Amino acid sequence: MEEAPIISFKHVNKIYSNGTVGLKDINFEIPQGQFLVVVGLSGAGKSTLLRTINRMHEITSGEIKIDGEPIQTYKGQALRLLRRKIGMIFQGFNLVNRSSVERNVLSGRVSYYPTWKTLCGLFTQADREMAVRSLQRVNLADKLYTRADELSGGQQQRVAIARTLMQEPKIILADEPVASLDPLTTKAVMDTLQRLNREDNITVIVNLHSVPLARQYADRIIGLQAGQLVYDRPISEVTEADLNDIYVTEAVQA
Ligand SMILES: Nc1ncnc2c1ncn2[C@@H]1O[C@H](COP(=O)(O)OP(=O)(O)OP(=O)(O)O)[C@@H](O)[C@H]1O
Repeated sequence: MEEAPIISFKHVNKIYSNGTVGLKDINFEIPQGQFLVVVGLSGAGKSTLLRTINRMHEITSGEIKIDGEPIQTYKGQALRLLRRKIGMIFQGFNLVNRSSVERNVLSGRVSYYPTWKTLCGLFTQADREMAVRSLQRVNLADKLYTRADELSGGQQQRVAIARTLMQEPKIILADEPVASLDPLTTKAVMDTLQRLNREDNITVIVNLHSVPLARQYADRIIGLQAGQLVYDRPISEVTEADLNDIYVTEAVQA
């Protein structure tokens, strides 16, 4: 069952310093526990949208609320707490390649520690056990001591997800998480995100280029076109033709 919105956008605009419009008057709400997929062609504003949610990008005007609170004025500790609650998964995994899987996963816990302790690698036994449990959740417990760059792309992305779990996030943002993966590993990564969404009620927002994947995993699909929200439907109402429209119209305009 859907609950109160965990994220809301009201009249959100983002104009980059060079004048490029990233987002244009975006309005929508996301209930806690939803699996939302954002589709749209390259340059439509998907990454921009995701990055405004954890303040990696600042908006130009409008209001974004997380858990009912406007986030734009957050500084210092409040911003750190916001970012702790929001995990982020990137297309390129962003692991430290020469470090072990364990160290990479433990680094997801840094926002719970003073910097000097993390620099010295002073993680507690409880956090080491948590790292093992996180790796179990992504079916990689046997890779604890393996170097990150010895894993396949799909395994590296699952390590990145395990690292995110160390934050105990309420929200996971995934920006093209499977763009560089083959179909089999794509399934493993998407299934993992779906399991965490269903079992832990984590709100998941994923940018995808693939329409079939969007249809397979989403509870709801929103479509962006030139920074505008042009489509917003629950999966039960999404048709192939709608999605083709989002892509074809834009391709013709481009
Ligand atoms: N740092 C930046 N400075 C200026 N313009 C930017 C910047 N980042 C993105 N843009 C522009 O903002 C628009 C939206 O880009 P964004 O990366 O959000 O799109 P996207 O839908 O995620 O595309 P892709 O699928 O290629 O990642 C594009 O026109 C892009 O060129």
